[in-house]
Amino acid sequence: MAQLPQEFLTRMQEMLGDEFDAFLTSYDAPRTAGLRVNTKKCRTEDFPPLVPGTWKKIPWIPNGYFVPDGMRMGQSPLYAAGVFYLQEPSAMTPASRLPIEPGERVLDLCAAPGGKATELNARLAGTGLLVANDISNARAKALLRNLELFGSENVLVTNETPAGLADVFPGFFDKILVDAPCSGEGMFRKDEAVIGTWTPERPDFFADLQREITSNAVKMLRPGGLMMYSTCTFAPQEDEGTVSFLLENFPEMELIEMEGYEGFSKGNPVWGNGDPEIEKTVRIWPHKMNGEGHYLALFRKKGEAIPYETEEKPIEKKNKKQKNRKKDRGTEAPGPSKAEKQILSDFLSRMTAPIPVEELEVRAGKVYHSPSLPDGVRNLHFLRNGLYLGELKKDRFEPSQPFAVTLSADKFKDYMNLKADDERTEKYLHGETISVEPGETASPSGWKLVCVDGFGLGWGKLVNGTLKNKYPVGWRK
Ligand SMILES: C[S@@+](CC[C@H](N)C(=O)[O-])C[C@H]1O[C@@H](n2cnc3c(N)ncnc32)[C@H](O)[C@@H]1O
Repeated sequence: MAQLPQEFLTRMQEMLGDEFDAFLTSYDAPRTAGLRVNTKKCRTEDFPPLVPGTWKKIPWIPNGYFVPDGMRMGQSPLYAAGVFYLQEPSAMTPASRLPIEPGERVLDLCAAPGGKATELNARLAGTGLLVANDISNARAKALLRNLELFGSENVLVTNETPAGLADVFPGFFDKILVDAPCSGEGMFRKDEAVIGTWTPERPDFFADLQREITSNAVKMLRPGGLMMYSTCTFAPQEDEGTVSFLLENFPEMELIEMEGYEGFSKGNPVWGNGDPEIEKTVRIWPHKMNGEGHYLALFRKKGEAIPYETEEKPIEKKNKKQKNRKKDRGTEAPGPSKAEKQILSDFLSRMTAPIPVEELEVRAGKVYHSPSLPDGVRNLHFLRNGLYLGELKKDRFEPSQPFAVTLSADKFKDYMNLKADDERTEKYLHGETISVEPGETASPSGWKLVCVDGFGLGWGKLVNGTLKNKYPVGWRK
């Protein structure tokens, strides 16, 4: 373990007193590895039989397991099929403690690379809307990839400032997660490089940023809505300090209790403004739990939600830069033509519950199934709106990789199902062609959904007993 900064150690000793030695000793323990099952694809209890090993549940995460020592789960074909996400256990906690109901509008404001957005989207199970945002364009691309891999459908992936989003979505969301940028003191064991970036000034810098981000988040929450604030740091000004700022400046916000666990510790009012309500917040300490460390605060906006149908429409956002953007970005996208509808419905009829072609949009030959969004949203800087299904080329349709991973052998009739340990699975993931025995597919030629243990992995095109590999280069092993 690299040397921890002296200023950090001095402050932690002041904060922890008698517990400081146990806290320090926790840095000698190996980091804890976990995985979270994608419940949109697989029931939690159905996961262990898929991968032989000694699986132990993470007791406070409904769909979490500790990864057995030595198991390289990132290499598993089920990872490539989006069946699980690798995440350390305490980082799973904020999303698990934000209640999500099907059909809700959910915002993950600082979402990249998607460790929590993938869980929020899985819990929406294809209903409602998840807006997943990150201010960094490069990180938003990684976020999009992880959401695609998870088979996310009703999702808008944006690359905006929190203020830019708040202009368009005032009072819009039922649930908001702010997993804030922070000084990352809870990452020191997992990633020693973070130690090198830490300076004594970092906590104050991030505390200011967190106040700005959460102030915009509050504007976007509906009355009666819930907002989870979380960090992976121990610095009081970023944790109880930011919570105190919110309580003082937004009287409409109140703290509420979240579902507990015996290992959770209470937030300390003394580390904030002394408000006893701060005890409702949660600290996860590495010396008390099998995780790296996190802070969580669950807020409720007072009042009752107005039904969606009667609420005012969000304001259309237009600034100078956006006014100059291509005209069609501000208008509704066109549906498919009659001929395109025919091509698409021929392909989609192979789904057991086909997406209605009337719900599809076509932009420059690319076909999308997008959630309905308020006016003005198309002027935001976004990377993806809904599910990208594929491309129309002359008289044919080429299905996309993100579409494949939303599917499974029970959702698409023309599939080729491989076992995880079939050597053809590895070959497929490396981009090689694979041989197909008679009877392994429903029909002898054409597009096949390649599955591993029943989960969609990608596409292939069957010609004379050989499956041409359509797994995209950028996704290959
Ligand atoms: C702790 S990370 C989020 C991790 C993510 N929630 C996950 O579970 O994978 C914080 C994120 O906030 C983003 N960020 C930094 N400043 C921001 C700002 N002013 N507004 C919104 N996001 C910001 C960073 O790019 C970073 O991706």
